[in-house]
Amino acid sequence: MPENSSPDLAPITRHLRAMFGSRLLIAAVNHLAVFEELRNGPLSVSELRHRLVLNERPASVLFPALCAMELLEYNETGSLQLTDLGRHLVQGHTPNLIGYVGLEKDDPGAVEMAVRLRNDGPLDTSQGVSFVKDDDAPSPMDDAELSRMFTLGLAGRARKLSPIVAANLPKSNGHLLDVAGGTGFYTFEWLLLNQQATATILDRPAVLAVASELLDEFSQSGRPGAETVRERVTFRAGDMLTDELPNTDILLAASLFHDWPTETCQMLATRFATAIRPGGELWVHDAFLNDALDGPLAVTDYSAQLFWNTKGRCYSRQEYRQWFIKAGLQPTNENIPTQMDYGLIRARKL
Ligand SMILES: C[S@@+](CC[C@H](N)C(=O)[O-])C[C@H]1O[C@@H](n2cnc3c(N)ncnc32)[C@H](O)[C@@H]1O
Repeated sequence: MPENSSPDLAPITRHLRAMFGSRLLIAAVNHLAVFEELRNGPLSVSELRHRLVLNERPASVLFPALCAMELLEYNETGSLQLTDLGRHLVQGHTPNLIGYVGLEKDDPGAVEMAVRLRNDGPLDTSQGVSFVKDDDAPSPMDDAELSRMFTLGLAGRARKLSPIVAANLPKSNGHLLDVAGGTGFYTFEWLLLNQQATATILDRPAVLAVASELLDEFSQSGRPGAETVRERVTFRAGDMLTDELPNTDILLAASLFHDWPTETCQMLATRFATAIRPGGELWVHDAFLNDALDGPLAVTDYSAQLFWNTKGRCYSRQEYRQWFIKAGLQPTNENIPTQMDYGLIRARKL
């Protein structure tokens, strides 16, 4: 069966990511007492953040998740309030499930989630953060063994999603810049569909060594045109946060923004806009929160996973579109679902 017609693997990733959502729930009920703060009525997001002493990132992970779980909701003025379900997590409400949820309160994952919510990340980041290379600490993506482990860990997801993404990207004889391209599969598949086109995969050198091995395998797959892909790919070792980016017609940012905090996302959008030629396009493949920041559950669970593992979280399409507009790009309203709860959005450079 061709890979495009094989099943969406979302049930697997949803069950995986649900673990992080469960940790948020237990931390909210038994460690942060979120529901007690709301027992007397709605609070604005900033007031609730203030009372819980939460930074913007953990609040933007936790509150949408509790909305997606149908425990909180936004009222007509945009404040957060308890739902009928959520009231069953308040002391004094009979019956309530605080004690029942609390049977899991010492679970190490839940305890650590509470720590990370309060601290906006793990207490010790001296060994770096997965998938992140910046100036704060040595990056696991620059360590031969760790970067191989992380990159190969993403290979199955990329093999599955890349033919779908490639089929939705523009047909072109021009150039694709795959920033933070990881395994390279998104580029390889796109070059197969665009036999005159060229591409650059930009990532850390240790990651590109793995991508090059995967390209050897891809080139020898016997698929029509696969043998020409290597001569049309440039591997560019660099730092997307600081190095000049090559000019391009199409720039792909796949599972990239979600590793970074909001300010870095804005900075990256601006850098990407500079690299794109007039008439070119920025494409983002990622999982998006609802613009109302209240779900969907699969993505709030994923956001919790990213909060745990990286410096980022999931963002809404509206958040992305605001970065694009500030970067001088013109976003479109399209939303192209792919699989595993991901989708594509794009912005044009006029
Ligand atoms: C979550 S992975 C996504 C890989 C690929 N786009 C995909 O969807 O499978 C993030 C990638 O960003 C790369 N990365 C992190 N910081 C970087 C930096 N400062 N410059 C270039 N690449 C970076 C990592 O090495 C990693 O390959």
